[in-house]
Amino acid sequence: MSKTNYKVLKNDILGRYMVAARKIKAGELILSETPVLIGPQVDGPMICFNCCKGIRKAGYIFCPKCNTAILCSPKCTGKLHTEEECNALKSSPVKGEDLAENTPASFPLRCILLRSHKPETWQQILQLEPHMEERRHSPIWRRHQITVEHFLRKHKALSDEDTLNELVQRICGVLDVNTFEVRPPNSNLVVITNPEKQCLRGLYLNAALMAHDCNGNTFLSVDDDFVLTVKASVDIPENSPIYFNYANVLQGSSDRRQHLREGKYFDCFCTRCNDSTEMGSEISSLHCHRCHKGLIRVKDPKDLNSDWECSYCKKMYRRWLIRSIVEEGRRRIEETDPTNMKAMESVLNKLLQTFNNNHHLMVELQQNMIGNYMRLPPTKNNLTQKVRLCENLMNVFSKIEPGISRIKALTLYQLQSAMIDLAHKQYQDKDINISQLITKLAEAESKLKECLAHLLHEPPKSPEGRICHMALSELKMLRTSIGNIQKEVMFAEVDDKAKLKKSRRKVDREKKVSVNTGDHKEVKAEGNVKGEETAEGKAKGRRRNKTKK
Ligand SMILES: C[S@@+](CC[C@H](N)C(=O)[O-])C[C@H]1O[C@@H](n2cnc3c(N)ncnc32)[C@H](O)[C@@H]1O
Repeated sequence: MSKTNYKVLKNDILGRYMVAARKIKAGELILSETPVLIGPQVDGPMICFNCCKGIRKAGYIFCPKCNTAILCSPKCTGKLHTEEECNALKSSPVKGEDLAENTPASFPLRCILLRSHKPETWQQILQLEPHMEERRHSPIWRRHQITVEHFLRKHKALSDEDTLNELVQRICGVLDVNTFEVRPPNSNLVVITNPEKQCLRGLYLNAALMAHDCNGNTFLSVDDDFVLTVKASVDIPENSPIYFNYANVLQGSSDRRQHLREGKYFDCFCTRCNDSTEMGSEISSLHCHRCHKGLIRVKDPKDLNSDWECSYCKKMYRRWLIRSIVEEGRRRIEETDPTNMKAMESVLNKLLQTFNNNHHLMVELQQNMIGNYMRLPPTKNNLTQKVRLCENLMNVFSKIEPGISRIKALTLYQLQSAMIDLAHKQYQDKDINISQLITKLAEAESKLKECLAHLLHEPPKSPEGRICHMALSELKMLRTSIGNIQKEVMFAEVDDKAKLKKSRRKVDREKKVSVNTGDHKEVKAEGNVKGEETAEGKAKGRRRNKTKK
């Protein structure tokens, strides 16, 4: 992969980071790379060394060659347990039965094995940031010490020098700080909409150099072969940093900052974190219970311990109070049966008295409700609600995720499908006429096209790529359907005109009859025209008779 699009610089705050080597347009490819390693999350399940799918405790085998790698089945078609790794494991003192008993050690062990069979890659891994000092004495340090370091030492997989150099902690730090969340291959929509099911992490040496910004300017996708593609989500000017959002875009600033501090060891001061409205999205704002007019926002976003303030009456709210209100809201949502739509609507209405409509808790709840509407009967009421929720979410997403965005694509996909179903139902029930139906379908078509403008950047061999494929055929069908309805309208108009003409003739004939009984001059004149027609008719009749003879 040529590096003409970006260059790597270094400074005291970011360490190494990427900048655009030239202007990069939205949608342009920045880099594409295969992973050095794929492994489970720290708390993730046991996975197959070959295909990386999760495996149940009872249903695995060991690689027949090295007797150590854990595989999902003898027929597994994955390619990640390479011959080099197999040979390295063959000579490793750690055996499969030991690893199966202590799966958290398998990912660091596989990484350490690269030292012997991929020395160049190993050197690059050692250059990645492990944040050793920030992690020392922390719970995660102690955890890796027990589950990985003690285990590998016990099984004689570490030299004294490795122990002295704290090699295990260094490797665990590199993996925790630098890996990307990836999904198991051939994942479906359920996995897309449930990030907790994205249980794998991949180490990509080039992409790991992107610095973080909560308002990232890249769009990342990983296909079923774990190939990572980084594209610009918006135009990136020459020499500007290339940013990836390490945090969840749907979290409020305090949760994102906490995640970054605890997992990536820095405090974020990006434009979104420094703006109490979070780019106008108000995704963390609450209603003021004193004045009922203003929104409660963090007073000084640069101060991580700042109190909050009403934008209208300026009442101050302590930071801990806002935190506990949000926790209480979260608890109520978690306690609500996610399959019970009435209960969800009721908790939404209740929480909307405290939280602004765009608050991240409300966004999460509304996303779950949209998911539920997919399973409920498509009544006019359900479809109207679904359209309303999707439109509201689009309004939030357009503020916090400008440019090409997966979350916008998936919401637009839901939106257009509800719009189409609703328009047809309204037409069937005669709530709208045929030209209103065409207008509504055309509106849905434009949403579907907008959705495709995002989805077309997804790799074909990925869950979103498969949705893109479906959306393309749906667009074709929708266009045909709109065209057919337009033709129907045209034919109906022609038919109407013909009927009108026919009824005019009938009226004329009747008028003629009345003329014959001795009336109006005008009618007589018209009658003359008719007379000529009759004459022509007679002539035609004569011609027909001649031919017969
Ligand atoms: C995935 S690494 C990026 C590569 C790393 N800079 C290097 O030199 O290897 C993530 C680390 O980069 C630094 N970093 C990235 N974005 C940052 C930001 N916006 N502010 C401060 N530090 C940042 C932090 O140290 C973070 O833990």
